[in-house]
Amino acid sequence: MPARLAHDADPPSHWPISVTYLTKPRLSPTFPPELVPLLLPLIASSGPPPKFAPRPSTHPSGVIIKPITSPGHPAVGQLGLFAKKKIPGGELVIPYLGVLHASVTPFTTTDSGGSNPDSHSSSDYDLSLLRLSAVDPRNPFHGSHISIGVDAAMMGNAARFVNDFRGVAGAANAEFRVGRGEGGEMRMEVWSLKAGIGKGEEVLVSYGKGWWGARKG
Ligand SMILES: C[S@@+](CC[C@H](N)C(=O)[O-])C[C@H]1O[C@@H](n2cnc3c(N)ncnc32)[C@H](O)[C@@H]1O
Repeated sequence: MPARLAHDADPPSHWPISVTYLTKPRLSPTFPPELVPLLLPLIASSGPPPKFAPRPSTHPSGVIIKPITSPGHPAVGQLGLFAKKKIPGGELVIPYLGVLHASVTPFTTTDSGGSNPDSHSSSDYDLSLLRLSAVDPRNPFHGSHISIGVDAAMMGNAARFVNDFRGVAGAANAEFRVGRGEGGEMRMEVWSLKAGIGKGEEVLVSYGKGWWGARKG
């Protein structure tokens, strides 16, 4: 019998059996402790050191995970995220939860700064959260590039089912934005765009041309 996954809570319907359901972001076991303060709000130097203590966010009532059955949809047979009721423009639709991971890449004079040996770089569920150059004063690893991402491939919430608009609709109705959870931690979020999202419509973002360019055969 397969081992039960350590879900944070009961997953919403259509949740895949092999993915752990999260209500809070998790730090990868290899996340360097020196980088944790970068995820937290700045505090007065006299105050206690900030802690990574995200608060749970439950599945929003306004969205539902659904199998894509329309034969014309480029992700037919997969899952998508849909609005259960009209979502006005400029609203937080859902936080994007996953595993927070970091890569620290030594900068050399022959390095353009673009290399990323991170094992998450091939994940289709990985979003970049923060990048710091080797000379950024906030960078505790001077001489190395820092890249922090959130990967929902193995663990996440319903935001991992947001598809790209290409081939589905004329434009995106939502976007990824950097925000903060109630515990103050930096996180990625899905926000509705100005026109809002109609009842029953699929929540669609743009993954960006770079995302698709990196996946062309
Ligand atoms: C973050 S996942 C989105 C959720 C995915 N549909 C699922 O069921 O897990 C990204 C993957 O969804 C699919 N996808 C999303 N938008 C697409 C689009 N516009 N055209 C084709 N495939 C798409 C691709 O397989 C892509 O690798």
